[in-house]
Amino acid sequence: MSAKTEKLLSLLNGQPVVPVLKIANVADAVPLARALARGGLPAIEITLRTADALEAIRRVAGEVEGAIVGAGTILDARQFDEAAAAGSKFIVSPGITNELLAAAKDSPVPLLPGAITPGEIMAAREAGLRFLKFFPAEQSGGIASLKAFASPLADVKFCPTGGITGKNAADYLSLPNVICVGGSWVAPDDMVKAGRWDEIEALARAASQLGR
Ligand SMILES: O=C(O)C(=O)C[C@H](O)[C@H](O)COP(=O)(O)O
Repeated sequence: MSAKTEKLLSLLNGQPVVPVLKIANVADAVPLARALARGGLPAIEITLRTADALEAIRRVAGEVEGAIVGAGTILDARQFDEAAAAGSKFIVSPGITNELLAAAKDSPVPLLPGAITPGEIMAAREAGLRFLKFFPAEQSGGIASLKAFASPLADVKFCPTGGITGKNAADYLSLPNVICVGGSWVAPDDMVKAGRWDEIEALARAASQLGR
């Protein structure tokens, strides 16, 4: 396992669920990250799908003690560099490209790229990666696919993301080649919009116990 993969795993520190967040209003970022951390999910992924995402990452990195903020939906090298400069501790992408792999190689910030086919997984392996996002998980064969990878691609571990909820997360987490899952269910848009931080903390607390 490469030093950067080890760094990423130590950042996640056994956390079974990584919240995937879409921050529509930058003022929500800090209270949301605090609620998730209080609930036992300090490692979070803020997706670059909103205009305020980089500022949200900056604020969480600067203001929320104990939070481990990563950036998600990173599509190219420019976004990789911007997200790293904003204070992201790790970078998540939906897929894998040569440009992203090159950006990651030049950076101390670890990359968790998405892969779905054996060929993509093998390309990531050739680049030295042994821990990948399996995206979109439910839509791409889910648990059955991951079980099928376990033997031929035995040294690769996954963070399935996409369609994971409190109902199916424990089944994914029971697979030997799954380290954690990603999902948006712990921070529903309506709860974030209404500032229902206590309810989000409770969702996080339940998620933090999954697979244990
Ligand atoms: O943008 C990315 O990089 C993503 O990872 C997409 C996420 O996987 C989904 O937004 C989370 O999926 P759900 O939990 O099904 O809502």
